[in-house]
Amino acid sequence: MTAETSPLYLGLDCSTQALKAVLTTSSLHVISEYRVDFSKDLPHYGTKSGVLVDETDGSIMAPVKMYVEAMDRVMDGLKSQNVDFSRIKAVSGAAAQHSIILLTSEFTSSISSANLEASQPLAAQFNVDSLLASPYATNWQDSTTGKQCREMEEAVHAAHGQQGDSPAMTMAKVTGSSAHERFSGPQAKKVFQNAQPTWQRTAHICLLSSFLTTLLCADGKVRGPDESDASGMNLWDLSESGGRQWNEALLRSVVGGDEGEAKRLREMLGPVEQDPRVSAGTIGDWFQKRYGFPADCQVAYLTGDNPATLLSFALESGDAIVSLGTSDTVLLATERYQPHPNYHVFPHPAGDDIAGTKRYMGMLCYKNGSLAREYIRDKLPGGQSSWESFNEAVTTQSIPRPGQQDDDFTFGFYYPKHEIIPRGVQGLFRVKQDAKGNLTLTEATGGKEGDLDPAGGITWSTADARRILESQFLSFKSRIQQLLPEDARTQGLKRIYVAGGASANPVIVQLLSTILNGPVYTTSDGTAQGCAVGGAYRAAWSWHCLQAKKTGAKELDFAHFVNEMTSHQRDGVALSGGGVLAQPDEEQAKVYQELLPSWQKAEQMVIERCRST
Ligand SMILES: Nc1ncnc2c1ncn2[C@@H]1O[C@H](COP(=O)(O)OP(=O)(O)O)[C@@H](O)[C@H]1O
Ligand SMILES: O=C(CO)[C@@H](O)[C@H](O)COP(=O)(O)O
Repeated sequence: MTAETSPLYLGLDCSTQALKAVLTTSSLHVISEYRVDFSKDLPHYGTKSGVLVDETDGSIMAPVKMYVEAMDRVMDGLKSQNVDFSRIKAVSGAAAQHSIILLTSEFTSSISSANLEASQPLAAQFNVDSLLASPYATNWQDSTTGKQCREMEEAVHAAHGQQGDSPAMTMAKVTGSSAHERFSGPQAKKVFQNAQPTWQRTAHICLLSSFLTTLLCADGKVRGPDESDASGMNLWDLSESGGRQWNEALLRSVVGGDEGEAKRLREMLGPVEQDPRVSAGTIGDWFQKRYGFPADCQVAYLTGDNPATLLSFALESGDAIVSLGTSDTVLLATERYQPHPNYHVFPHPAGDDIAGTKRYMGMLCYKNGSLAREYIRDKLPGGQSSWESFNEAVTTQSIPRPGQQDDDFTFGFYYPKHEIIPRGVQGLFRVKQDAKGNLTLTEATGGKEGDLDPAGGITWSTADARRILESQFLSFKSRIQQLLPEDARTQGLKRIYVAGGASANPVIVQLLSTILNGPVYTTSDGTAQGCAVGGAYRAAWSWHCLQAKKTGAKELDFAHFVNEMTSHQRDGVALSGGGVLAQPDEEQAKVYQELLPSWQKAEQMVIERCRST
């Protein structure tokens, strides 16, 4: 096969702020990238950082049609780069987790080859009023479903609780996570309780990932979710006794105990695809005619953006991924299903290994990631709201030392948004440590987002740049241990892989390396687009599995497939051998290790302060 005719694979990533696409060759080398920023490139939807906020109750959402138009723009963008669509053999990708999209029964007939006109963009044919029961997708940053979370935890605890377990622990044992406001089950329950007309018009409930899978197939059939992403719903039972299916007690809880409505909900959710090798179908006629995709181009089920990021790195025991996107997440691969309310466990997006060993992904997720860093960047005195001035502020500030008496020896805690870890904290806080190690909470603002920066309240200092990074990364350090396999706990992290927008910042990456005390790597392609790359790998793997089935050849496990494709064709550089971006500063790493216990105490003071207000 010549380079001009060899297959290409397309990976999409529809995350909070942008739809991104990467195109890889069959040696999984990225040859094209394209990005549509929701707020900048599609300003007519009125979003800020990709979302809308309802001022009446603080709900956070995103217009569904914006995602559809972004799909048009991304495809047009690839076309403008002269991409040869006829070589694309498979497409897959990822989307921000937990979002739900409510489709009416008209969706299937309209989004089909019979009714889509190839001369028109998708968005021009996407009638929001008739196709959607709600024009908005829920967004993971929403935190208005605390009541629904408590009710669902009580319901699952009543059905499955074991002595000594809290309702949150029971929910974690059953679904892999305690109830979270952003998860799809509590969000669906809120619709059922507060918006009955919307609920009654709903015929299908999609995740953003399964909505995009459905759109790419555009054949009049709604696809159910991929299992890894379905596990971010608080509805899918992962426990050994539950047998990986929708949990009846939780379905009923969503619909107020009504058995008939629970049955309808099961149908609305559709079947979960548990085999990540399986193709959802071929790409829709509309895509074939408009862009020239081949008729046999496969659509592999899209998954969540975090699971897809995991796919872009070949992790070994003791390795972790830190994704610095809109959210900050820490991801690990594990063979243990050991759920706990402090973190999330999802099925591994590449499924069980070829010998049938179960595999999972462990995750910590922080809401105050990049947007909180931007918030501080824009507050720095004398700063120019640029990452260059933020970096300068970080590098000119010396690191705090235990026992230091300096006025500047202060920890900062920055939660412009209602945080997930620690749960529910919001506001900005400073905690000072004196030479004897005594801690005092010196400044606190918060409660509501508008209260964060009251006139005459917080005095901003250039030290805040370094403090926010220290605080975010000390939080990872303090919580990562519980996710690590036992053998890796004593040795610490072997490798840290980074992805997401902020991973392009060398100063941020250097401090991450020092605080976590491990070398930081990037993907072998050096792209920050971890999940789009993971999506392209998944597409290529799914294509390989389909060909193996057809020819009777041996099907390779995901990791073997990726290593085989990359190492054969790229001078022995295996996936896990992506470039080293930073090595820890050993002296400073020791200081941060010593500081950790005081930082943990300071964080506890902030948690208590938030609970008491
Ligand atoms: N040089 C940089 N330094 C720090 N942060 C950056 C830099 N470049 C981009 N970012 C951050 O990356 C974020 C977007 O990350 P991205 O992974 O694209 O988001 P998502 O996938 O969630 O839509 C922006 O909010 C921005 O703050
Ligand atoms: O809620 C979560 C994970 O549980 C978030 O991580 C979303 O999946 C959005 O991710 P990014 O846009 O930050 O990649």
